[in-house]
Amino acid sequence: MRGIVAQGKNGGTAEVVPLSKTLKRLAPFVKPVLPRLIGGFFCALGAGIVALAIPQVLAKLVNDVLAVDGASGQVWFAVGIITLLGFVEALLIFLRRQFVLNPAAGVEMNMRVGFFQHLQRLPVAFHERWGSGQLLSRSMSDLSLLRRWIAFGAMMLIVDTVTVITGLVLMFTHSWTLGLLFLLGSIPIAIKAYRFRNDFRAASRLSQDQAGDLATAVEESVHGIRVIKAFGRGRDIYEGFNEQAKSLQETELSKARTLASFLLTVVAIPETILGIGLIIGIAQVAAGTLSVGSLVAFFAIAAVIAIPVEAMGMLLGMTLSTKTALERHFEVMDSVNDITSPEAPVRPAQYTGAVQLEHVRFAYPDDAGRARPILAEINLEIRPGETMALVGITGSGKSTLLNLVPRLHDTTAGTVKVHGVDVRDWDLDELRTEVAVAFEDTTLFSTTIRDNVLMGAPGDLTAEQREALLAEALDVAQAQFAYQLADGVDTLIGEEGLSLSGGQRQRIALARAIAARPRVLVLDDPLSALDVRTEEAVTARLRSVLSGTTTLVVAHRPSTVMLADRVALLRDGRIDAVGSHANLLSTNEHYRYVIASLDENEPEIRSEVVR
Ligand SMILES: Nc1ncnc2c1ncn2[C@@H]1O[C@H](COP(=O)(O)OP(=O)(O)OP(=O)(O)O)[C@@H](O)[C@H]1O
Repeated sequence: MRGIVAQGKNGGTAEVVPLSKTLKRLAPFVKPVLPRLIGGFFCALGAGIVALAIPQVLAKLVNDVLAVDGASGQVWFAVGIITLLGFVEALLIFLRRQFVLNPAAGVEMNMRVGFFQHLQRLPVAFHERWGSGQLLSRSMSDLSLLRRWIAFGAMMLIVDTVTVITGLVLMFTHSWTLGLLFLLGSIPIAIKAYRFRNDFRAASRLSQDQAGDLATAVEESVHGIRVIKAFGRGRDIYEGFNEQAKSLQETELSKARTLASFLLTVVAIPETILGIGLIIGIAQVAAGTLSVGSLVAFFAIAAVIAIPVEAMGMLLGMTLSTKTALERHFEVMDSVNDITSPEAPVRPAQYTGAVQLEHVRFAYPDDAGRARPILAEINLEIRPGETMALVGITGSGKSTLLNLVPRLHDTTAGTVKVHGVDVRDWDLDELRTEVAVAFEDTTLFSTTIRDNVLMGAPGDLTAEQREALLAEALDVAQAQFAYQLADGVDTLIGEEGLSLSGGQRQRIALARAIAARPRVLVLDDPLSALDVRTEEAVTARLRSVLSGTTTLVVAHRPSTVMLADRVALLRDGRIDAVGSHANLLSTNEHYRYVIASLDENEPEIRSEVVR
């Protein structure tokens, strides 16, 4: 789903933002390194000016030295000056690099870290909408493009423009007719540049978005490699990817064609004018209205400014791509985090462990077409220290309800309270320390088992206490297998824990929730991948550990229901009934139906249930 949504973003933003406005947003990042960038700019400008000075010396050499008597001393003097100027130009280019490299890399790093921090802060709802590849490409390739532009593109664009204008002025000082000819030649180039800007901007946005979608496709296919292989969907996935890659290739080719057509103009027009200028210049020299030195200088200047003129297409293209990259960056940075701590967080008078849901209504943002919200009117109280199982048919909204407790989503209406305080009044970090979660779809990180388990452990523990907590959590979750791994609990588990079995991953995730020592534990069917025997062992240990913890557990198996003191039945967006398992079995037909359909693979438990 995420990939598909991301593809919808391919069209880019409808609004065309002026370059100046986009660049203005870069100012706070660039400001601290501005002095060095200015230093780099002056070095680049100096190099351009020195390059233009060489033709002036050449003119002097031809007119005053060679044309008179060719005194060898003066010739060597002029050659020495030209060599020196060449050396100074090279030195200035070297200094420019020294000045700008660090600041540009610093801006890139700061923006990347800020981007990452912002992603961490954004609510779950944001991440459900955005393709991971889109975020990956925005944080990696877009920002490295920005670095190259700051270090080279932006600077050279200004320097080259100044060089070209200065070159044109110098051309006028040597011959105003030839200068005028060049100026006239720049008119079609300017028109072409205007068209190029529009075409390239659109293509650039499209290609960067398509690259993001492609990254999402790679990420999804790598992530889902087991499913793809198991279902033999490799060919379909390959074909889909091939299509996407082809679309990107076409966009890149169209971008390259737009650039090539612009380059053709910026190279062909000056070259043609140079040819015409040569004929006019020779005629003027023959007529005695132009000196040979000026003609030589004119063409030497033309040769010098030909390089920046040719580079202009590439630099403009780079600038437009960077503008797109910045727009893409700020699209994410502008996404508002609507789940934040209040300015004056409320602390509960007593950490009772009570959890209440009062008149809770919830609908996902893209749920407009639904006849009724997923959660229409939820009223539920989980008493301090109680274990409550949440039961309902598939898709009835159990996981959705669970997510409201640690405020992964906010209710559309109504209130969720933890220890008697509305979750929206809590300091978010504190709330999430109070409420630990284990999901059915476990996410582990590519680090050691120890770090995964102790991720949410209280921060003020001594090393021994941490070890004891780790051992206890692994014991309760029946995850002692960790000690048998190559490096025990220090074994690095592969990306997303893929080197472990599903059941092993679930047990580590459960151990992580237990090690957080929460007062409220929210478990989304945390035992689904365990065999019945292991589940029994975990259940028995959980009973003792959970005795002081308020627990809300989604149950997909009758055996998980057995854990609970009371069971809440979710039906049609409401809590249909609350009671003990036995009570609901005897009084509620829908409950019997749900329990009977929960797990076809548990004949013993089911027979017990049906009895
Ligand atoms: N991020 C989301 N955006 C939009 N709709 C969603 C989202 N997540 C879930 N839904 C929809 O909300 C409904 C309830 O989903 P939920 O996962 O809460 O059900 P559940 O009772 O936990 O299901 P199951 O027992 O299969 O795990 C489903 O119709 C689902 O399609």
